[in-house]
Amino acid sequence: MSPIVEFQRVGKTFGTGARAVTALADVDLSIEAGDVFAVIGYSGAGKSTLVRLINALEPVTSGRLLVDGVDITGLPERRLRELRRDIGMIFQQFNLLRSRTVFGNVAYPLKVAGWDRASRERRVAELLHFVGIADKAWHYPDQLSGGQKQRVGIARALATNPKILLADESTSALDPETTAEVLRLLKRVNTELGVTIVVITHEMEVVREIADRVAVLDSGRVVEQGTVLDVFSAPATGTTRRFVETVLPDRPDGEHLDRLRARHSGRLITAHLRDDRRIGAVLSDAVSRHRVRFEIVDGGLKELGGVQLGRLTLELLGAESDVDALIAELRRTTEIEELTA
Ligand SMILES: Nc1ncnc2c1ncn2[C@@H]1O[C@H](COP(=O)(O)OP(=O)(O)OP(=O)(O)O)[C@@H](O)[C@H]1O
Repeated sequence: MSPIVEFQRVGKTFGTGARAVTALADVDLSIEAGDVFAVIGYSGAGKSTLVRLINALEPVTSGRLLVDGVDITGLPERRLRELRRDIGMIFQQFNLLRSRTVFGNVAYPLKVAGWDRASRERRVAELLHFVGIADKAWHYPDQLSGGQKQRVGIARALATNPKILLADESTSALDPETTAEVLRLLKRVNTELGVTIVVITHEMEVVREIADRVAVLDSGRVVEQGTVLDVFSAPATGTTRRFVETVLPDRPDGEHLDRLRARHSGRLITAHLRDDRRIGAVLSDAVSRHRVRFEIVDGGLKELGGVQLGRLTLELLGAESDVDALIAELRRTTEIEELTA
């Protein structure tokens, strides 16, 4: 497999002198053809700048950027226009033309690319069928729900058969159920049409649902990249850890902890699980040897890139010294926190 997008020590600075803002610094990033690649980071981390470089809406300041094997740094505008034909883009606010119907919106890029009327009609019908809104062809954007608008955005982005689809916060304006539907559609775009997708997001759920690989951006730098499994099962930076935290059940505290205490008289511990493959066996084995009983009182597991991550809060019941010994044993394999009042 060869990378379809490759950043080599790319830097991007806006403005000059004292006003200069470094949006990206020393970015090395490799996106393989056929992947769903997520770029995750907090607001201002440089995510939008990164996608705008890929479709050459902004020039890089330093380094090299290869798209489909071509170094695009310094290419003339005419070549960049050709390149952009191979790259579709969808947006958080959909960016549809309000004065045109669904059909008109999807047909627009085909018109610009010089397709004749009959070919346009065939292609639009095919695309609307693929995204599941064939019955809305003659509606205007204002008559559609957010999810339907994004389907139109996806159909339009795919019109000219791009190799790459850039999705910049494409589900951030949608409710969770609609988000899930749009993500399922994007996954089909990837698997059925073979389009490489670059997803820019600040939402872990998006990464969890569709991404194969992920890069974590922090203040313009890529602080981690790799498979979703590798990056999220053993986060190496605080930024990545904070993202992982957002999909895990909270550790009980405050009133939540008070309520648990009122119901459970034993000692409470929270096990922070990085991979649950062993925890069940470790617990039952340890418990039987230490004459301690346990009850799961809170928490849960989430699948992330194929591993189970989560937090389980347990009530341990037994003699003080037995519970101490059990906790010490669990700590050898698992991060254990005792919840004290
Ligand atoms: N055209 C511009 N001119 C000046 N500064 C810019 C420009 N575009 C982006 N920046 C700056 O570059 C940095 C990265 O911005 P960018 O929009 O890429 O971040 P982001 O991660 O996409 O954030 P958000 O999630 O809020 O959109 C920010 O400090 C931003 O203010």
